[in-house]
Amino acid sequence: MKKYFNRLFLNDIRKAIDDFNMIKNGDIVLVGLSGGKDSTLLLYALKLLRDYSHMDFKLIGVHIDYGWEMDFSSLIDFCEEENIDIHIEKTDIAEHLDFENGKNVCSLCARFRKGAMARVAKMYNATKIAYGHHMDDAVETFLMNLIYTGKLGSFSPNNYDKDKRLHIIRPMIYVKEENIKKVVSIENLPEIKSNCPLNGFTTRQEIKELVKFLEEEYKDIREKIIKSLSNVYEEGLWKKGE
Ligand SMILES: Nc1ncnc2c1ncn2[C@@H]1O[C@H](COP(=O)(O)OP(=O)(O)OP(=O)(O)O)[C@@H](O)[C@H]1O
Repeated sequence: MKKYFNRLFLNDIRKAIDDFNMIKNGDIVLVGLSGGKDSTLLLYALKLLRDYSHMDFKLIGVHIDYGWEMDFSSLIDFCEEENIDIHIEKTDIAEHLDFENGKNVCSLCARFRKGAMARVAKMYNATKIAYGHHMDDAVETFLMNLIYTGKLGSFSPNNYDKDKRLHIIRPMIYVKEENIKKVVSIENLPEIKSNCPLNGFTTRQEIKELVKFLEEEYKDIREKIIKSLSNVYEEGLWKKGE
């Protein structure tokens, strides 16, 4: 395995798995694959960790096909070369989304996708679903919650869904997006362009600009926000009615 892998992403993933007890021996882990760079790198990284460590778990890449006719052949070929199982779940989600009218298209689409993932998880008796969210996603979600809804917090690194009896894990929360881009480009990992009509026109894009702006003055703002999520000053949180 190449040495720079550790520096650019594997050490961060090992630390996140360790900090939040994400994977244990015997787990059946599904990796949600969008076709984008983040989830493809996550699948590759977990395969490397499994093959080059004492960790012993089953790994399956799962893409929920919305019905937008994306060409997944390069990712399927990659999985075959790397000896990774992949499952493509065909759905008609696209038909149920109203792009002309709908303000909540993204959240509705995500809800349908989660339902489809849960069905696939049942099929494989999976114990964990892993998503490709990285450090920048966590920072942006933190700021979006604060700015748009007045809520403190980001998504959880390891969340247990009691009803579905599934852990939702995000092993790349300490990996910077710039490092993901580097590895995907150097290693020539497959990247499939999404056919979603809303691609790139989201509020997340606005927040990315805000983070860039903040970084000009406060260089380590992303690291600081990530650190703050596990460095909670309890007395500083206002609990009404106590
Ligand atoms: N169609 C899909 N099928 C399965 N999992 C998906 C799908 N789309 C997204 N995911 C999972 O949800 C995560 C977050 O989704 P999001 O749409 O923000 O990802 P993205 O930035 O478009 O793609 P990626 O994170 O893979 O580069 C992805 O990292 C991936 O793990």
